[in-house]
Amino acid sequence: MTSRASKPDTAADLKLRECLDTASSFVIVAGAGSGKTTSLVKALAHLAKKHGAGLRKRRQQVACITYTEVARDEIWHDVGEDPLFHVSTIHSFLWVLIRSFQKDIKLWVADRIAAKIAESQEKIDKPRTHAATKIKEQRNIVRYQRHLEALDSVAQFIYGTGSNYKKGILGHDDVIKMVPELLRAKPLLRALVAQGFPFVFVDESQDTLQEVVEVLKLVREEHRTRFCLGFFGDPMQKIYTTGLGAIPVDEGWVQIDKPENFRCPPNVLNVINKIRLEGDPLEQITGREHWESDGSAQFFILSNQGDRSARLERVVGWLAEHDPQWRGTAAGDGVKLLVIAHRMAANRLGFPDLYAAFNDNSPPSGLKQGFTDGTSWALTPFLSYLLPLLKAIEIGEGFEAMALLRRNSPAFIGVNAVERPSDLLGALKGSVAKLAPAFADGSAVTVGELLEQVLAGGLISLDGRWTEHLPVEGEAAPTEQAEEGDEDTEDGAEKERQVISAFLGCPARQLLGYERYVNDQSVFATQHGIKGAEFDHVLTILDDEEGSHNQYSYDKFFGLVPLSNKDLENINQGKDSVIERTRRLFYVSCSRATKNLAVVYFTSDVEAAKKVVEKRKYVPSNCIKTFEG
Ligand SMILES: Nc1ncnc2c1ncn2[C@@H]1O[C@H](COP(=O)(O)OP(=O)(O)OP(=O)(O)O)[C@@H](O)[C@H]1O
Repeated sequence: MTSRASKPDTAADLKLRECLDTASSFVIVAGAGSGKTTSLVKALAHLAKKHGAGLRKRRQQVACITYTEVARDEIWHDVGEDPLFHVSTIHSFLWVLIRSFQKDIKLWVADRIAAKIAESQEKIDKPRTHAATKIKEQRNIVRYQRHLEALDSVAQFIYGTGSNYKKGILGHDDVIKMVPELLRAKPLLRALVAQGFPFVFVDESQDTLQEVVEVLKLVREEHRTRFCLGFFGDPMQKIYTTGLGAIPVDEGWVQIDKPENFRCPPNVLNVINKIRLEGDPLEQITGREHWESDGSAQFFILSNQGDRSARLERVVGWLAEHDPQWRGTAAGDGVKLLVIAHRMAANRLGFPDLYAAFNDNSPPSGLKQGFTDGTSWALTPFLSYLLPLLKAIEIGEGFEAMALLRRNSPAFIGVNAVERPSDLLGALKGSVAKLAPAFADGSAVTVGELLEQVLAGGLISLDGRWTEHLPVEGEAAPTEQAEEGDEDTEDGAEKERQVISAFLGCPARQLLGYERYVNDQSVFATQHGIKGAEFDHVLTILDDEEGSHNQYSYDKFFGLVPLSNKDLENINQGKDSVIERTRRLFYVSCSRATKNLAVVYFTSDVEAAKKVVEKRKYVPSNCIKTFEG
C-alpha cells in the first residue's frame, strides 16, 4: 500500500473502521480535499489486514467503484494491485456482476429491442409527426426487427464501446441500464453480489446514477449482516447532470463527516468556503497544523472583448512578476489552466475545427456538453478505442493493443482466447497500419474518411446513432439517447446532423490535441476532467463565451446577467439550476489548488463584476485586479 494508506488517521477513519468491523453501511459526506479518497484507501488497507485472510478463503473480493479509469488506476496502484480488491469503474463492475448470466442478458436485449420498436411505432402513429421522421422510424423498425431475428445466433454477449446487438456487443448505455434492472428483478443475483463482494465502496458517489445507488441499497437491505456498502462523496462536487448528488442516509446507516481540508492552504480554503457557503452550510477547517505558506488567491477581472489569449498571457506574466509564490512558474510549468471547453485552449492545442464543429451554430446541448466532458457518443470510438490503440501500437504495447482489438473489433467477437488470435491479428494488420498515417503531421485524412477506413477494415463496429450519418450497412443497434435529449426533436435531429457532418469533415489528427485536452495532459484542463486531482498552481478561467454554454453561466452566477424564465422556473421548482451547476463547477476548479489560486473572469462589465466579487469577499480587495484604465 502506498502513502495514501499511511496518512495519519482522522476521527473519520476510526469511525469508518468500526463500520467495516461491524458490517455497518455508511455515507461519507465531506468537502473537497478532506481526504475522502485517502480514507477509502485506508479502509481498503484495514480490510486487507484484518479481514483479508477470511475473504480470500471464501473467494470473496472487496469492490471499489471509481468514476474514471484514471482514478481506478491510482487506487489499484495504492492497494498494491492486490487481487483481493476489485477496483473498477461502475460500468465494468456492473458488467462483471452480469456477464455470466448470458440467458438473462439475451432476454433483456430482446425486450429492449421490442420496446424500441414500440417507441418507433408510437412516433409513426402520432398525427403530428413529420413525414421524414415517419420514414426514418419505419427504417428503424426494419433494422430493429433484423436485430431481433439475429439474436438467436448470438452465442455470447460482450461489453464494448458502442452497442451492436446483432453482433452481441453491449455498450455503456446498455450496461448501466440493464444491470440495475436485472438486479432489481432477480433476488438470486442480489444474493450473489452480497456473497461475492461483501464490501462495496463507491467513490465520487455524488455523480453515481440514482438507479445504481438504489439497487445497491436494495442488496444491502436484504443482506444487512453480510454486506457493507459505503459511499464517499460531496454533493457540491457533482458535475454531471446524471449524478444523484447527496446520498440519502437511511435509517440504520452511519453518516461520517470529515470537516478538515488537507489540500488547500488558508487563503485558498477561504475562497472555496465562501463559494460553498452560498450553496450549503458546510464550512471546512484546515486539516494541517502548519502550512509552509498560506498560499495565495487572487481574482483578475478582464474584459471579454478582443483578444482573450493576450489578456490571459498578461495575467500569467503579472503573476510571475509580482507574486513570489508564482515565480518560476509559467503555463506548462506546474500551472494548470482550468476552463470549461474553451476556444482558446482549442486553438492552442490544435483542434479549432473540432471545437467549432461541436460549439458553433447552436448545436444540440447534449452533443456540446458531451464534447466538453469527453463523453459524447460521437467521440467515444476515438477516445476509448482508436486513439488508445494507436498509442499502444506506437509504444509497442502489443498486449494492450490486442486487448483493445479483442474488446472492440467485430472480427474478434465469438473468438475465444485460444482460437487463432494471431491469424486474426494478421488479417487486421493492414487496417491497423493505416491508423498512424491518418494522424501523422500534415495528414489531411478526415474523421469521416478514417471511420470509413476502420469500418471497412473490420476494426470497429459503431453504435446505432451513426447510421444517420455514415453508411453503416445494417449494423446498428438501438441505443439510448437520453442524455443528449434534444436530438430527439425534429430541429434537434437536424442540428445533430449538422454537428456530425462538420465533425466528419474535420482533420482526424485534431483528435490528438483534443484527447490531450480532455484527458488533462495539457496545461489546459477541463473543469470536468480534474475530478479528484490536485495541482500546485491553479488558474481557473471563468468565461461564458457569449453565453454559448447554457448549462453554466458565470455572468448569471455573479448576477450580471438576468436569469431566464426557465432558470427561474427551475429554481422555483427546486430543480437543479444554472446557478447551482456553475457554483459546483467553480468550487471543484478552485479546490484543486495545493498552493496558489488565480481566478480569471472574462466579462462584459468589468466594473460591475469587480463590485460583486468584492462584495462576496472571496479575497481582500487588494487581491482583485482589473488591468483596466
Ligand atoms: N489524514 C490526512 N492527513 C494528511 N493529509 C491528508 C490526509 N488525508 C488526505 N490528505 C491529503 O489531502 C489531499 C486530498 O486528499 P484526497 O484526494 O483523498 O481528498 P478528497 O476528499 O478525495 O478530495 P476531492 O473530493 O477534492 O477530490 C491529498 O494531498 C492527501 O494526500
